[in-house]
Amino acid sequence: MQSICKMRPLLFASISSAATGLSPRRISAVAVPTPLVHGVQSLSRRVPASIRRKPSCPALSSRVSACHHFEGQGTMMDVPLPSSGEIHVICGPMFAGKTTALLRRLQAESSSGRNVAIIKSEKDNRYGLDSIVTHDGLRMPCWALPDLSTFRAMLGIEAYDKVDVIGIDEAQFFEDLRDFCCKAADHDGKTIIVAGLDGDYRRCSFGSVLDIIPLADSVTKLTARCELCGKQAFFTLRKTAEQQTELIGGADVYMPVCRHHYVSGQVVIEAARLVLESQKTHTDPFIQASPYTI
Ligand SMILES: Nc1ncnc2c1ncn2[C@@H]1O[C@H](COP(=O)(O)OP(=O)(O)O)[C@@H](O)[C@H]1O
Ligand SMILES: Cc1cn([C@H]2C[C@H](O)[C@@H](COP(=O)(O)O)O2)c(=O)[nH]c1=O
Ligand SMILES: [Zn+2]
Repeated sequence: MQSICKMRPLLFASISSAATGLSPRRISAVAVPTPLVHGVQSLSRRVPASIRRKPSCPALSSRVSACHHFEGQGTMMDVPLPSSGEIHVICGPMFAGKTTALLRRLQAESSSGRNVAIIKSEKDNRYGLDSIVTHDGLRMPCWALPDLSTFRAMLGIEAYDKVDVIGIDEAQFFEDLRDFCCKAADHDGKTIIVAGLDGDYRRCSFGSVLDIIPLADSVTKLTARCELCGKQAFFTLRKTAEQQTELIGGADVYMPVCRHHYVSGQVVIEAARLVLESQKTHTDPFIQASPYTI
């Protein structure tokens, strides 16, 4: 069997040995056409037969139709199916173990027979685009996408219907995170596990991660170790002078710190930035010659 890291990742599936000769506990990235034999449980089986009717959206299989027609007392109305979806959020500073926790949870879901798909932002190209990778080098194949809304179309409706669990890493980079999670959990019955930064290097809300907290079944904030004193680190300090919010990087650019070293570190970095700016002003010939220099 090809290593899972070499195959184009489409879906993780725990495949019964009868179907493939693989041990059921092995996780393998399978191409979508491969029949997925586990965990594909139709939502319609959860709707009592007495009230199950033709789906209101014939184009969608009964598994995903968000509503069914109920006939009775001469009235027809769309009543949403009880959603079996879930949303779980894993957040915290860099190096806190968010991706590690996500991988562990997804492996457990797959080992329990559920079909798993993994997405990350294509902006995070630190370790390549075909896998999610922890700072320790653990990896699993994934889809690298510009946004979440294209996932269902890219995977294909039939394959999307068979997915039970969707893992999302680097969630802070997806602007459409809230809409996607809402639809996937509330209407499509998916379990969504989201890993991302709650705050940026300024400790401001990063992307839409905090916007899905009110939608979540569970929220886990992890901590790292402060690089300067070893205490719990809740924040990420940027060691360089760049000021844009999005700056891809690892330990070369960022370090996890406790509150004390965040505050003191910010002072040092701001002072260094001001020194750099004043040096630039005094050495930049254009600025010196400019009649507008105050
Ligand atoms: N200062 C640090 N504190 C905690 N873990 C660190 C630190 N520096 C490096 N690491 C390593 O980073 C790993 C976590 O990596 P990862 O799961 O990718 O974190 P995250 O996704 O939160 O950035 C830890 O298991 C640890 O081995
Ligand atoms: C704090 C902060 C981080 N980023 C970037 C840096 C990394 O590429 C990712 C976070 O990776 P991890 O999996 O959490 O280690 O986000 C950024 O662009 N802006 C920031 O302020
Ligand atoms: Zn500290």
